[in-house]
Amino acid sequence: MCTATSYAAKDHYFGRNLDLEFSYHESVTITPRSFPLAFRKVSDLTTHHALIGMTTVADGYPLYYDATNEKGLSMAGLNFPDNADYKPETPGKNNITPFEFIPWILGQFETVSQAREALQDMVLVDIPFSAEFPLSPLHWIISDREESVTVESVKDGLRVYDNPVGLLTNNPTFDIQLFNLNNYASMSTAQPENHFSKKLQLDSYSRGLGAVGLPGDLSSMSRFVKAAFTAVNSISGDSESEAISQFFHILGSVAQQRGCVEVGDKYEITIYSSCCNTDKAIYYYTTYENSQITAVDLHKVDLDGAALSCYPLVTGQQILAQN
Ligand SMILES: C[C@H](CCC(=O)NCCS(=O)(=O)O)[C@H]1CC[C@H]2[C@@H]3[C@H](O)C[C@@H]4C[C@H](O)CC[C@]4(C)[C@H]3C[C@H](O)[C@]12C
Repeated sequence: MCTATSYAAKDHYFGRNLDLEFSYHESVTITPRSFPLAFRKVSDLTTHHALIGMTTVADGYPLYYDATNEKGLSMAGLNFPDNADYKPETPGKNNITPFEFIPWILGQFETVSQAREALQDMVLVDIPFSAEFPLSPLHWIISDREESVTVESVKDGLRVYDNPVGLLTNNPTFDIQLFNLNNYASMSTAQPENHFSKKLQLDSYSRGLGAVGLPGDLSSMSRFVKAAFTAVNSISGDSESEAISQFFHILGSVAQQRGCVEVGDKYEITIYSSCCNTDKAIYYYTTYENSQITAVDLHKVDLDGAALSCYPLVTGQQILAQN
């Protein structure tokens, strides 16, 4: 399970939880403007916007999980098992493989509206990266400060949904996730009034009673509701410290603790949580065992260069001894 979200404070932030039972040895990777981005069925991008995000690098190619470009456009891929349906090559269309989708969009576009237009002529094709890295069943969120969309390639074609919550989890399809929020219209951050019955005296014996009934389990529909409630009601100050702290708390509301979600003989955990300041292109992350926030700044490398810069995740706990 995974959760991705977009959050606007003074700056705009975008990030995700990567929930899985194993790691692909991720690194934060910067792709500079002149790194040749090769595509299987469309023209290569020899120069493009610079990107920063989480990857596995295979055969020198950055396989992005989530990323932001130097213009602030961001994107993340999340599991979408049994629903993702990639197509055979279609003549006359831009045929993009799922592993190329993030660099193809972020390499060229600055806004969700430009990306939305490009999606009209694009097909997600069923070409795997390699035998070692087969096709992943994914759907995607694309965000800028103003708006987000969800992209799903399903049996009957490519669906692009406006995403007014700026949030994505996993199954079912996005239209159902959004519809399901209707069931939670009565959730509130305020203390409840007694609508149960005029004949009974009911007391507000605890804070937080306005959201009794908000799901707390780790299923993807429940995480969508819980994270939506937390994100849309979030308040933070203008400073970077306040905003990124709030962002990690939103993701923390749906994080996975080892032992709670069984997958065969393993357990799914939140391998990393990321938060990119999309205005400054600083990618912050924590890992399951490293609660200290680590930062990688896009603008600290030569963006006109041609070589990837990879930063393997700092995974061990960093403890500040106070005495
Ligand atoms: C599994 C990851 C998503 C996590 C998630 O949503 N888990 C929920 C599981 S479930 O619904 O509850 O079953 C996805 C996100 C990005 C994916 C990776 C990226 O797409 C980059 C490459 C793409 C290659 O085709 C496959 C390996 C891979 C390295 C992918 C492996 C895997 O599918 C990743 C890591």
